[in-house]
Amino acid sequence: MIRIGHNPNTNMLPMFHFLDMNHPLIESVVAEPTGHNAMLAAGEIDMAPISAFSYGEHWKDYAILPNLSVSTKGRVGSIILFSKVPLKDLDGLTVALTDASATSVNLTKIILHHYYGVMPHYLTMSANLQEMFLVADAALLIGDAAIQAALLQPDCYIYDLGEEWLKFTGCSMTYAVWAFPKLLLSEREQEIRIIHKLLIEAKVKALCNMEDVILTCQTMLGGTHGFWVGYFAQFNYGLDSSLECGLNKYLGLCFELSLLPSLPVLEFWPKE
Ligand SMILES: C=C(O[C@@H]1C=C(C(=O)O)C=C[C@H]1O)C(=O)O
Repeated sequence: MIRIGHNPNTNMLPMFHFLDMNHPLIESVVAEPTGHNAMLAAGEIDMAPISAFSYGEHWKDYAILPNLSVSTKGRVGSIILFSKVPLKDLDGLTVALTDASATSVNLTKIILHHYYGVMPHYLTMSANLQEMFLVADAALLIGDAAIQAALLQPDCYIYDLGEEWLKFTGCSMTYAVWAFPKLLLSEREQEIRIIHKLLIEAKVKALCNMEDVILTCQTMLGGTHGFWVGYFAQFNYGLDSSLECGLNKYLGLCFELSLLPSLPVLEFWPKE
C-alpha cells in the first residue's frame, strides 16, 4: 500500500480524474499543497504532488517521478497576485500570502525582490481575498481559490505569476512535482514503479478525454466550457528537459536569494 497525497484543485484534475483511488495499492489523503509538503516530510504519506519548493527543501532525501509535474510556460490562470497598487509600488507595503502554497509564495518573493526591487512585509493567511485585502495591499492566491476570486473580477491589479516569471526569465515554471523519500526504495521499489505507471496512465487518459475533466471542473466551480479549455491549454503535466531548465532556474534563484539553504539537484526515479 502506498499512501498518496490527493490534491483536490482543478489544476491537478488531469492527474487525478482517472486515477483509481480504490486500487488495492493506493490509499489517498486529501490536502492542499502545504498539507502534503508537511505530511511527506513527516513520513505520514509516501508520495505526493508536492510544491517544487518543498522538493528544494528536501532534495537530498527525495526522488522525483519522471514525466509528471504541474507546469506552464507563461500564463497559469490560478497563481495570481491581486494588488491594490502596481507591483513596482509595493515596497514597504503588506502582501498577504495564502497558507496553501510553498512554490508560489517563494515565486512571489523572487519576482518582487529580485525583479521589481521591492521589499514588502508578508503575512501568511488562509485564502480569502476580501479578508486579505482588509489587512494587506496585495494578496497571493493559488488553485481554485485564485480562479474563484478572479472570476468575480475584483477591482484591483491582477498579476499572473506564470506570466511574470516568463517575462523576466524566458522560462517555463514548474509548480509541483511528484516526489517520494528515496528511503522507500529499499522495501517498496516495485510498488512505487506500479504507482508511477498508474499515474502516467491516468494522466494520458485525462489528456485524451479533457471533455470529461472539464465537465467535472464546471460542476466544481462553474465557468464556461471555453474558460476551462483556455485554462488547461496553458498546462504541461510532463517534465521534459526544457521544463527541467525552468525548474532549475527557479530553485537556483531560491538558493541565490537565501530562500533555500542549499542548491537543489533534480534526481529522478525510475531513471529513464
Ligand atoms: C498551478 C498551480 O500550482 C500549484 C501551486 C503550488 C504551490 O504554490 O506550492 C503547489 C502545487 C501546484 O499544483 C495552482 O495552484 O494553480
